[in-house]
This record gives sequence, C-alpha cells and structure tokens, in this order.
Amino acid sequence: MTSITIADSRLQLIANARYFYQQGWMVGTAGNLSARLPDGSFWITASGKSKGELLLSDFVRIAPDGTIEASTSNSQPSAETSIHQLIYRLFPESQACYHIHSIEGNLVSRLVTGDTLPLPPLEMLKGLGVWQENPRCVMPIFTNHLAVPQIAADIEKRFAMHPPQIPALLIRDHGVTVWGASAESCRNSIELLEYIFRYIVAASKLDINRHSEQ
Ligand SMILES: CSC[C@@H](O)[C@@H](O)C(=O)COP(=O)(O)O
Ligand SMILES: [Zn+2]
Repeated sequence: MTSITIADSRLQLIANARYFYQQGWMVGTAGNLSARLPDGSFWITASGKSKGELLLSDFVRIAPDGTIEASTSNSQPSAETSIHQLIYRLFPESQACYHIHSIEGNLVSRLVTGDTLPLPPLEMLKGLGVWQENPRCVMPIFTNHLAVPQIAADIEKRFAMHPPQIPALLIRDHGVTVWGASAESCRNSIELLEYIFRYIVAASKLDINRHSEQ
C-alpha cells in the first residue's frame, strides 16, 4: 500500500519567515505570513511572534468569513489578518500572502508623495508577471491607518477601480504585501521587489549626486 504525505503548509511559512528574518525584513516581530488551505481557510502567523523562530503552534487558522477555526495557547491571529482575508477574497487564485517590513520598502514609499510608486523598467519585472518592452508599471501605495481594517477597506475600494498591475502593494512607512499562487512565488516576489526597491533608492542617490555636481 502506498501512502501519500501531505506537507503541512505551516512548515514552508516557518522556513520563509526565518529567511526573511535573517534578511532583516521581519525584525522585532514585524510582518505576517499566511497560506491557504483547500477548504478556503488559511493559516496565518499569530500576532507578536518573533518570525525568526516560529513553531507550528505559532499559527492561527482563519475561516473564509474571518472567524478563528483553530488556535493553540490562546494565540491571537496577526493584527493584519483583515488584509490577508481581503486579498484571498479579491484574488481567489492566491494560495499565499506575505507581508514584510524593510528599510528600502519604507524609503521608496517616501520618495513619492502620491498614491503610486513608478517602477523602473527593469528585467526583474518579468518575475512579477510584467512581460512588456519598456513597461510603465506602478505599484499602489496606501496610507498606514492605525486601524488595519481601514487599510483593508482602502485597498478594496482602490482595487475595484484600479486593479493592480503586479500582485503587490505598499503601505507607506510600514511595509510591502504580496500574494501569489504558491509560497514560492510569494517569496520570489518579495525578493524581486526588494531588489527593485534597492535599485530605486540607489538611483535616487545618484540623482542627488548629479544635481549637486551641477
Ligand atoms: C513591529 S510591530 C508591527 C505590527 O504592528 C505589524 O505591522 C506587523 O507587521 C506584525 O503584526 P502581527 O500582529 O505580529 O502580525
Ligand atoms: Zn506590518
């Protein structure tokens, strides 16, 4: 008799959280990761846990309607669960949603005053699904309200009018959120965006140098 082992999706979240923590993108309990299950519920990191050393018990299972299905040791779900819940509702093909805080992600959100960040036409955009020559691509930026459900409401309203060009959004002075068809694609998207953010920050310094030479 053959037996099939179905991997617990929390293991991949734990591995990716440790990797992001080591990159400095999830320090001091920052960020939250989730993965969807076949029944539409999702595992999400419990609130306030160090993302460098998560355990299987550091996750809360959320039903599609937002109610808690499973939680150990009275753990509370991430404070940003409403954003993950919205993303799964708006993008039903998504199987994972990752949110991290990086220095560059916050710097780029301050380089523009409007509600979009123009992305340079880098080859890396192909990894985010943009297959155009010399693409004109922007990333939406949202205000970092203290009430997270207000951020989620803003995202829902904006995306109804302007669907995002890439599966990602920025919350100003806070962090980036990505979603995708797998945990791997979310990890790749985070890495690609961090590369693009570093590029934007570096390019802005070059501009400053050029202007100061004139
Ligand atoms: C460093 S605290 C940051 C939090 O307020 C929040 O932005 C965050 O990303 C983590 O919240 P959490 O409730 O642990 O998922
Ligand atoms: Zn956050």
